[in-house]
Amino acid sequence: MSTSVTCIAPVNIAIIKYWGKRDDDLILPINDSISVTLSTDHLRTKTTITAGPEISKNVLRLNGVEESFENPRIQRCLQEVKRIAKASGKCSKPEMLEWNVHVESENNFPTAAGLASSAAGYACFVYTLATLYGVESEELSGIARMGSGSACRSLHSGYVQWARGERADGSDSLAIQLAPASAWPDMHVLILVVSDRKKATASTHGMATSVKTSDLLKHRASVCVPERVKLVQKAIAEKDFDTFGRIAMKDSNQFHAICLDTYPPCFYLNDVSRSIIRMVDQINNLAEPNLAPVKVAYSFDAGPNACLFLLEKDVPEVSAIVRRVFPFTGTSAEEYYKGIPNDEAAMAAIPPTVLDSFAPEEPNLLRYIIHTKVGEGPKRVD
Ligand SMILES: Nc1ncnc2c1ncn2[C@@H]1O[C@H](COP(=O)(O)OP(=O)(O)OP(=O)(O)O)[C@@H](O)[C@H]1O
Ligand SMILES: C[C@@](O)(CCOP(=O)(O)OP(=O)(O)O)CC(=O)O
Repeated sequence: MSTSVTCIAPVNIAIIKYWGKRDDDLILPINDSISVTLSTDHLRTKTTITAGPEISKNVLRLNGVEESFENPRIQRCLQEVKRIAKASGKCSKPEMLEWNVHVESENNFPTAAGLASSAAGYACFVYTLATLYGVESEELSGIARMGSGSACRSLHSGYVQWARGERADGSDSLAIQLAPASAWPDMHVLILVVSDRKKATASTHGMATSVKTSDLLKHRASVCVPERVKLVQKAIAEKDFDTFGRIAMKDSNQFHAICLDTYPPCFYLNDVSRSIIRMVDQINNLAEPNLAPVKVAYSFDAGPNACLFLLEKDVPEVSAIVRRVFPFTGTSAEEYYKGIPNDEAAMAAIPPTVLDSFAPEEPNLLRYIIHTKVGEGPKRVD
């Protein structure tokens, strides 16, 4: 009789980016990173794993298409979860560990487009396997890390730090929670999807070239990141949005500067991304140029899509400005505005003098917008 388990796992977006490995095989980073786990209500990977004596070979299907199970990262995660399951002796059906598995995984957001699909994907794969085999272990974050570095952070809810670690075997390179999602409940996130196409340079390849060729990357890892990590930890503990947002933007900018400092360079931002950066800058300077606290902050992973962080009180104003700068002329508003519904009344109350100071771009530059919040870690859903 086969056994099946279905789980979901979240996306996480780094505030302090991971970019560069000190060990490519174990996936050990050259610097610490800090991320925010997003709600699975809106973005999630869902994975069903079935183990059975009748399954003749291991199969992995991603978004309905069969992928190679020979992928060393997938193999590694499977072996490691099985190893812990055997060692713990807690698997309710030990014979299951000898059976093949059928993995069916689906992302409800763009895959390989710079929205952390590998993070949610590998976190979900490892968590679902662990649930299937009855494993509960601190080591799961280290196993997810061997699937994709950023995946170790998706095993936790809220605000998460992945420690670089010192040991050569990677045993201290794990993710820990800094604060639960509930610690800062008014933190909201708007994802402006500029492109849902697969990016030209995969993160794994881009960061390997950066490690080989970028001098700026060395300075970032040794000087900038250690300082920023302390500041962001404090900003999260004190709910200091100004510092949180300012560092998020500076770190995103520095990551993309390293991409340009890489030879040959990798380009992840496009003209629309840069218009978003200008819009955010204008919003933050509306009240008192260069003096007002940050109201909204952007962060871009390895792709053109923007993740905007803002507090609940500013959502109507920022959403109205986004709507003004990036007009949408399509018919299906449900396909365009996803996630938490817009508060239309509050948006209508934004003074026209504020909106008029923003120049509209040409219509339909954004594919769609997802309004979400900080959220919980993986969970079983079947
Ligand atoms: N649900 C999933 N299950 C297993 N593997 C997945 C899943 N989703 C994505 N992946 C793997 O992750 C790869 C994409 O990773 P990549 O780092 O290139 O993009 P990304 O994670 O979307 O962007 P970024 O990490 O820069 O935010 C896919 O090609 C696939 O191999
Ligand atoms: C820009 C990033 O999103 C890069 C993520 O890289 P991956 O975790 O996808 O890379 P691999 O470890 O090679 O799988 C920054 C971040 O999430 O910290």
